[in-house]
Amino acid sequence: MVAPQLKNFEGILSTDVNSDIEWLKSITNLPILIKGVLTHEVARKAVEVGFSGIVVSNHGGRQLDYTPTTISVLEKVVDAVGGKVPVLLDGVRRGTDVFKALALGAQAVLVGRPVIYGLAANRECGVRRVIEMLKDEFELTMALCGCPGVMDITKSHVRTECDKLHSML
Ligand SMILES: Cc1cc2nc3c(=O)[nH]c(=O)nc-3n(C[C@H](O)[C@H](O)[C@H](O)COP(=O)(O)O)c2cc1C
Repeated sequence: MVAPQLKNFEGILSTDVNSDIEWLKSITNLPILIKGVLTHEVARKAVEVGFSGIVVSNHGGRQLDYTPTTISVLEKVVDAVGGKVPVLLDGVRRGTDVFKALALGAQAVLVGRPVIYGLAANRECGVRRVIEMLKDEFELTMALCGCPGVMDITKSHVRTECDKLHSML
């Protein structure tokens, strides 16, 4: 797939990503991560220009309907990054989602709305409960998949669309 060209941003966004990231690095010692990555082309470019990490995200699908789900593009992004920088994934709802993300090569996941829902439902206790639920579900998934530690979670524990297609050939 070819990365889309943003015609409507021509002349507004800087065309020199390298100088933008250099400027950002000059004003902070913090690692600079890029969020909203959904294609392997963008991921590869992000590594090339010096981002310290990649967040695979469609911003919760709140901007544009029919953007791909984060989990569906994760494997390709991870392959493109080739372990050069950490890849994080957002949009998780369950412990099984966390397991799948790690199996497909994410280093960590980010949790947005679930903790907000917990906060709205029962303030601090609600947030704690949401995090506990995710942790419990994740640990149960690990146990049922025979993984004593996080490092034992591998791609062989999940079946992707690509695997399904290969098995039909
Ligand atoms: C109320 C709200 C405000 C958000 N504001 C931003 C924002 O300013 N910048 C951004 O990159 N993402 C923003 N997001 C997207 C989240 O960072 C996250 O990518 C998205 O919600 C998916 O994660 P979730 O499904 O766990 O919520 C916002 C999400 C919500 C719900």
